[in-house]
Amino acid sequence: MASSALISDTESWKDLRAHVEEINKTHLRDLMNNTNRCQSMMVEFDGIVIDYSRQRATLDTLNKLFSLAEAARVKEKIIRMFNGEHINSTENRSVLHVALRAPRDAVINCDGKNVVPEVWHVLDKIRDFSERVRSGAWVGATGKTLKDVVAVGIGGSFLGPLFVHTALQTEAEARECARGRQLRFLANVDPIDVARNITGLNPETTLVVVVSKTFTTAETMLNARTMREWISSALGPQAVAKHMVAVSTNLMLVEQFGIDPNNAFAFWDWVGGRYSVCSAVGVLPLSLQYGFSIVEKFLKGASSVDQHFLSAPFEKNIPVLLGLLSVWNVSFLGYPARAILPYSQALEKLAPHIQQVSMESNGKGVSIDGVPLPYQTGEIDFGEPGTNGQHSFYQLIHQGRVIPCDFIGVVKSQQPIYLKDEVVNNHDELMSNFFAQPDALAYGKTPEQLQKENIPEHLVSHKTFSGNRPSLSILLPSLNAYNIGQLLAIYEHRVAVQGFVWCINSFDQWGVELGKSLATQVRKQLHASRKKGESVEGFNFSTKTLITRYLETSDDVPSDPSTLLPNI
Ligand SMILES: O=P(O)(O)OC[C@H]1O[C@](O)(CO)[C@@H](O)[C@@H]1O
Repeated sequence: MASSALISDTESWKDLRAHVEEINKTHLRDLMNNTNRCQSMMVEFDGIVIDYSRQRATLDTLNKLFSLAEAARVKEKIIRMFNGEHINSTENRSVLHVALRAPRDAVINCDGKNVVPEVWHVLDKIRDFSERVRSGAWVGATGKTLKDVVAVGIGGSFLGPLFVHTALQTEAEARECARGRQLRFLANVDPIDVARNITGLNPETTLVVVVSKTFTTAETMLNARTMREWISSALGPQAVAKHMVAVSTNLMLVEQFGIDPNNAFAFWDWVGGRYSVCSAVGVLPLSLQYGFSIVEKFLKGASSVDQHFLSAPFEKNIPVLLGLLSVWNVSFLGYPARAILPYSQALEKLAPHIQQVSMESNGKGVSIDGVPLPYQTGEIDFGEPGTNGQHSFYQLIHQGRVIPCDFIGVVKSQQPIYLKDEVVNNHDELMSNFFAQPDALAYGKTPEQLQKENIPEHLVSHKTFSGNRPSLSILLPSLNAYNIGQLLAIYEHRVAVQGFVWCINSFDQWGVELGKSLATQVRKQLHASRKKGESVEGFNFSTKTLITRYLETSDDVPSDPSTLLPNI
């Protein structure tokens, strides 16, 4: 395919379009009867089992998707990514989050230089710093050990670390290593988030980690200034040096903010914000909480999937298979959404993290060459842990709209409970639902089955389940740091594969800029109105009316604002 041609003009794309008609003739319950097909649709790697037999696809569909991948030059794009080429062309950057978890002796070049030594230089610095904080060798301004950490950051500087932290919290080894310590995340500029995060914390024993790739994000910088005020009003301005550190690519701004550059942990512009959890963005706060050796296992799990993604043939390549099937669901079967349904409470922050990874990456309107696309890209991701979701939105998934689902189950629970009088243990109860839901969606229940059960005629249509609803099942052996790293990398690379097929740039995010710049205009207006009494000008009728109402009815700014920090 020539670089300017659209993927939707290729024979492979047209072939898949035509193939939909054939698939529409078959119900999933019939496809599930073909054992050979189902056997071929199970793939295993490094302890993880993926079963995609409940996708509305045949082996023929898969072959056609492989042809599409060839037409979109997916293999070549994967290699270009690992080779450090500037595949993020609109920002002229490499996309090398895989280098963040590469072994110490690996060689990954970016602009003619092996970046792995500098990655490990920062990792070693994190190991050293986190050990000093955890052991009490590094103490706060009043000589006390820093046992609590508040990580200030938003978007990619928040969601990935929050996901991993939430997943590790109840894992036995990690939990032991975190004993007596707390890790909190301050993301929202909403003062309520500040209040909630500092409640119960003592500035004397708190370390604030400001995490921002750019060190310019308005919300993060205001929260960082608020936390600086919290520290210095309690302990004096000199305490900032002991109580605040930073993670950023912009060390000059870190220094201007007043954080000693020696206490800054670098990363690089070849790490996208939403792909940064394996950089100091995640590794520093997580190492402070759990110790570096736990986090190193997480990096190893991600690295294992990176190697698989780079080298496994497409027929066995988990991120490639999942990415292609997502394209099939979105672009050909016309399902715009995807539900991420982990049957593990520890994975409750997986969906919010993948929302950003997927939707900020693939929600684009033009091709990588800037050509408006005649097809939709990206998908609407949402999710909740099972079984909670079953009692919330599953009604719609079973009898309303068709939403392809990712079911994620774990063989060994982090916290098994066995009650002596129960028939099954708690984890078996959870997993019974994990195994049942995909079949309920695939098979459904016919009016004939209901009639055999003597369901009253007037209820038959209400109790009918059409079935034929696609899902895939991901079974992890357990949920330790290593497996969490594997899961993260599977989703990251799957998103990349989708973007490679759709021929978009999955690594920029221009769509977040317009709202930010309009907020700057409003911010200036609020300032001018409050300080100089200027009337609201330069907005449309609606916005002007709402801002005026806000200014007229909100509380006055107090004369000594800093005394109003939430009181702990
Ligand atoms: O780490 P930073 O530079 O503060 O950016 C935070 C987030 O803001 C965005 O740029 C846009 O929301 C994300 O891509 C990024 O993860």
